[in-house]
Amino acid sequence: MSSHGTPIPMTSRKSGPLKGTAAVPGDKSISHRALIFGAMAVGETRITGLLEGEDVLDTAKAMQALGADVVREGAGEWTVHGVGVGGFTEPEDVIDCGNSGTGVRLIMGCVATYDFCTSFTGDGSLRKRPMARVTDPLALFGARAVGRSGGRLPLTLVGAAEPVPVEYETPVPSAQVKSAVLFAGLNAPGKTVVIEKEATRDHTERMLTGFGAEVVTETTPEGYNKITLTGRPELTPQEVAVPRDPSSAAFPVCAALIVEGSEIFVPGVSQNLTRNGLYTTLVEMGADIAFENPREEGGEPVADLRVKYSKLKGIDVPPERAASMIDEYPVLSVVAAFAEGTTVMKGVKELRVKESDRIDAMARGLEACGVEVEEDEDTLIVHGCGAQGVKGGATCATHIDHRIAMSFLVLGMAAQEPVTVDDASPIATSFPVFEKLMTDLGADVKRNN
Ligand SMILES: O=C(O)C1=C[C@@H](OP(=O)(O)O)[C@@H](O)[C@H](O)C1
Ligand SMILES: C=C(OP(=O)(O)O)C(=O)O
Repeated sequence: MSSHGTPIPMTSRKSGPLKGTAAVPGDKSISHRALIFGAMAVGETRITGLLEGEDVLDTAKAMQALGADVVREGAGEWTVHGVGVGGFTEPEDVIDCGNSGTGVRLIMGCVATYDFCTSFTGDGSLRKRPMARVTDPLALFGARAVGRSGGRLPLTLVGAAEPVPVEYETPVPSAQVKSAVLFAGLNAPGKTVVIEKEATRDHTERMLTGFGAEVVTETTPEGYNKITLTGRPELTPQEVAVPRDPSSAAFPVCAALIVEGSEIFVPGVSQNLTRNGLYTTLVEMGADIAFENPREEGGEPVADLRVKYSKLKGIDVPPERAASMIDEYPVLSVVAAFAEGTTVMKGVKELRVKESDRIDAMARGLEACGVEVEEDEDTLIVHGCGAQGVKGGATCATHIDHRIAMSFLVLGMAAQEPVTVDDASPIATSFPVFEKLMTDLGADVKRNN
């Protein structure tokens, strides 16, 4: 559980060229799912490269609380002795998912079709986030949720005693919602169907297939994704090699693009089309990124990136790309501040319900650093400072949000004056080695004393 009790202020300063290799940790989305599917398989799943960030560690504890045996064997190496689909047992205590929307929403899906009761809570950020988007479809299976107003945590889910399969069209583009429905469908008889208008990350579908479930993805005549899962499969344990996280890689990549003279190597970055929108966008802005040695790792298409400092121009980011780069908009808005011209990010209202309201958090921090921004409910526009450079020289509020913290620290590495974030402790949720990795590349970033 991440307490975020004592804030850790951190400051970054204009840095010399970033050089070397940025081997970022394992993918957060895949790490959560590896533990969960391992817990639902019969026998021993072995995981390597697991992200040992707080979000994922909270999911590991939750799987243990539901009856699986989850053991850390070494750095990033874990084994899970699963209980099989239908084998979870009622947890004795409240499940605390810390800062993790993915953790809580996926696990709600896991327990929704069990004849027992599970209570959930989280940190000050997670307790503000909407859960009805998950509890509404879970009610169709027969589960009942009682939470705070607006369906917020703490929340208790009474699982369905006799679950029925469900057909559900997701009202928001969300892999968490899609996954929660599919996870619930695992312990329901018959076929559960999820329809999504916009494709979201597909790790659940890929991994479920890998664990032996029958999952079929089709395109409807309207161009939507229709995913059909056959319930009550026996999942077979797997060896899961977690690939590196493209959302974490975004931070050293973007830092190298804006810190003059930089050239870095970032191995094994996902090229999964449902995850790589940032990289497409950066190339359109003029980024010098070479995609080398394309291959498969852990069932995902990956490539090694060679990234050089680049003069960038602002662009319009197509709204239909949003789902494939949803967690990368904060750091993209930093890169946009250094570009020549305006970057328009439309179709991004989901950013308002992440760990913080990320449109608001970025807009306020960028303004404090001397960058002109515009926003509306669904849009963020950044007017790049170009050749004039970004002033910096501000303390930015991170609102218990790791991506906001890392984004402003990246900004400070190339700004004229140092940038402080009021609390860098949330970085440990997804990228616990951020400070060391960036320092090793040559960035000037450290905790304040
Ligand atoms: O399914 C997942 O692993 C995730 C889905 C996304 O959230 P939404 O489903 O809310 O878009 C993303 O922002 C999050 O970091 C991870
Ligand atoms: C939105 C994020 O995560 P989650 O929803 O799991 O808290 C994120 O990591 O940027």
